[in-house]
Amino acid sequence: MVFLVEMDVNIPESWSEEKIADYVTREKECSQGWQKSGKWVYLWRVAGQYSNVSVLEVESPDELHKIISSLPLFPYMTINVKSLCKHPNALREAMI
Ligand SMILES: O=C(O)CC1=CCC(=O)O1
Repeated sequence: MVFLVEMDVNIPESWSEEKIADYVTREKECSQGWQKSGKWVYLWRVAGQYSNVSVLEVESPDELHKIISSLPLFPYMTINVKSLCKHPNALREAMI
């Protein structure tokens, strides 16, 4: 199953620079682990926003939730998920 996931990051204004740096470091370790597993296929920054757009290929919605909710910043993001399927007019196979 392929999912498009949009994440808008909302860091609380009360956080210190050290706390932000700690979360950002752990977020990187976590998402790169999932990327290395092959389940997190694409991770793009949305230009001009503290947001990302990702494509994940997973076995189930439960697995998608497990991955997304493992992110340290999970409680501080607004997350939108869309389930994707093949478009009948697509010229190219999905590259995943
Ligand atoms: O977009 C961000 O900075 C938040 C995030 C989600 C996964 C990741 O590596 O960073």
